[in-house]
Amino acid sequence: MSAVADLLLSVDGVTVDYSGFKALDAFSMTLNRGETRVVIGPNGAGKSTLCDTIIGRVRPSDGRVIFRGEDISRLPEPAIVGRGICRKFQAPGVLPMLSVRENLALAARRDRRWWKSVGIGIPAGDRQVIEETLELVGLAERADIPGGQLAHGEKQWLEIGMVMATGAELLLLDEPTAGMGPAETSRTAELILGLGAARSVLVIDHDMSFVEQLGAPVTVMHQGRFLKQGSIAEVRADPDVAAVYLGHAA
Ligand SMILES: Nc1ncnc2c1ncn2[C@@H]1O[C@H](COP(=O)(O)OP(=O)(O)OP(=O)(O)O)[C@@H](O)[C@H]1O
Repeated sequence: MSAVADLLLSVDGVTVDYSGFKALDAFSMTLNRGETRVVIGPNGAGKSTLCDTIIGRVRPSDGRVIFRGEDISRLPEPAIVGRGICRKFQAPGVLPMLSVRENLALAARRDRRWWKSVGIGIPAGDRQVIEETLELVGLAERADIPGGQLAHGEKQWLEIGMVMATGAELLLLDEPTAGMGPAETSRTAELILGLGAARSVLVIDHDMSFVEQLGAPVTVMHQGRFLKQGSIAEVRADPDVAAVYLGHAA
């Protein structure tokens, strides 16, 4: 496959302007099909704004977001989701009264009205996706308990599963290890690494041990701008990165 055919997402010179303050400042990055990428940067670097812009929640004042060759930067959020991008927020969005399986069923359906998922049963076409996802996120044994009874880490895994069950090709995971201990963090890294080549994943996280476990290329942002890109070792060794981020975190 050529480099162009491999390209899934291109963020091209994107600026997001909040009354003169540039949360993103001519920021560019690309992501290939099947690639996992971690985006790091100090507080306020623009990481969440990047996700907001890709998913269509925030409109760039300049630049473009190209997904599968199409400029999506002026599309409304539902149209972008419909094209195959799904975002997991930092706080889990699991519906507490629905079972784990029903939460996945809701995510897998194109018709997102929850009563359609729980009232008339799960369509046969979705069942296989749901059972496979339950196995992948390690919640098969917990499938019938209400989502609200899951532990914090399990809720995060369920929500990663929900993002997967949508069938989206690009998953945006905003701090998937928020509030997790080391064992849960390791499990989350395994889960993301097990997603396979059919998905591309953009992960935002502050936890450097998690970033190391992922072993994925890292893009560093600072003040809305692209700073560096490389392996975690290269990024760690970079004096500019140390100055703006790792130096403070160490
Ligand atoms: N709606 C808004 N109006 C004005 N400024 C905003 C708005 N949203 C974000 N900002 C500012 O834009 C900058 C980038 O914010 P963003 O949340 O994208 O950073 P971040 O890298 O995700 O930070 P953190 O790691 O703390 O979550 C911050 O200075 C923030 O205060």
